Amino acid sequence: MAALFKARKALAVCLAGCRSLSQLAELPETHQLLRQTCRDFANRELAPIAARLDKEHSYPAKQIQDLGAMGVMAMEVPEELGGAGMDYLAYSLAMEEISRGCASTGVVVSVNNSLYIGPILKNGTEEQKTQWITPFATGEKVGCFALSEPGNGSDAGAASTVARQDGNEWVLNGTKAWITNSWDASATVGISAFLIPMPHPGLSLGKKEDKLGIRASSTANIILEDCRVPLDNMLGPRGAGFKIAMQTLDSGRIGIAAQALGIAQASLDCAADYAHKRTAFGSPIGKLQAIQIKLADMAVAIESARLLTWKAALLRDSKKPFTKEAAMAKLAASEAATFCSHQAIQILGGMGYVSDMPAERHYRDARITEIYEGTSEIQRLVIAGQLLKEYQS
Ligand SMILES: Cc1cc2nc3c(=O)[nH]c(=O)nc-3n(C[C@H](O)[C@H](O)[C@H](O)COP(=O)(O)OP(=O)(O)OC[C@H]3O[C@@H](n4cnc5c(N)ncnc54)[C@H](O)[C@@H]3O)c2cc1C
Repeated sequence: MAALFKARKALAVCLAGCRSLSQLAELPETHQLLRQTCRDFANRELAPIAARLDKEHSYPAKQIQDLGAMGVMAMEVPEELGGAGMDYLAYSLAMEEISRGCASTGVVVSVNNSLYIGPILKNGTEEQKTQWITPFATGEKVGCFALSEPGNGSDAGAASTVARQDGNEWVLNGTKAWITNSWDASATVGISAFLIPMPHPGLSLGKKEDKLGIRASSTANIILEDCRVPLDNMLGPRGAGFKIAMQTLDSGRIGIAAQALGIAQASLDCAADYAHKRTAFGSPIGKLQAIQIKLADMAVAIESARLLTWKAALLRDSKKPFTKEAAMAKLAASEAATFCSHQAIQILGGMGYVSDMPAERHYRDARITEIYEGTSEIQRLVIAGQLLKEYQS
């Protein structure tokens, strides 16, 4: 644990400069240090247990607390509120490295940082920030974000959950679907937007979904039946919930892009290593051009998606518009993840198809990145919408 605190102190030095897109070519030293620290942690603490967590559907409680001690559970939160006080580029780097070791741990980190803490940091009062962020910066508690419903996912504006004011309380009724972290969470943000502690009277959880991938993170319905919260638990002004949710997703998509990059990179790591070791027709398969072409295409897909992801993060850090770039990053990185994990299985042959090797888990984990926080179809709509606006002016 002492080493983790030391690492956190070193990481806190992070942050000077790096506002210019020219720095996409080479990360500042501070960010390189952060990246290496997270890579070492993922190699040492996550990669060796990722298969077991996946198989047992078990939440990585200790590893999340260790990441909290490193500042990774609240990357953008100022130090006085208990966070690491870093920028979004730093967050993207950490997310990629963590997800390279374990994509389930990656999504827990991402939901806590971007979807739960993000909107509170941006829209919360000082009291709300102290109450709802600080205890969630350590990794002891994690939050979730409840937007989707059984009847609507992509069409988030069609939500049917209702809030009624009764004296000095809000009374909430409705069902939120697919909520990541729900079984492990201590609070949730949900539109209009409301802050609800968990557990809480009137709030219950549906069954844990039995998922294709990211199986160590929990996903379930959150059912609200006359769930009462004080008026002070509304985040932002009345009626602003949808806007807050859409802004939250813009930022969240950068985190999911980074998660997808981690999965894609892990697939390439696995495939390239195997290509050296596996012999066919008298030499390593890495000498075959058919294999080399696959590896080259994987590397190009990853590197281009990574540059898009860093660009979106840098634009956000520079307080410039980044909606289009975040959607581009998420689209490119998630498609890179599904492409690379597919190719990795092909390079491994039969060994790619069994759980002795991580390739099949990467393939399963990659798939969700094209679905949550906006499907690939929705990312294309967002990109085209922004693009057409640019041509109008
Ligand atoms: C494991 C997991 C974790 C999740 N975590 C969370 C969470 O923490 N919080 C949360 O709020 N939600 C979460 N979700 C929900 C997720 O964001 C939605 O599943 C996603 O937005 C898609 O919504 P849907 O499933 O209702 O699909 P639908 O919206 O019904 O879409 C079905 C298909 O139609 C396509 N489609 C829909 N509208 C259009 C359109 N206008 N143009 C073109 N194609 C369209 C979609 O792209 C998709 O291919 C999670 C989902 C999963 C599976």
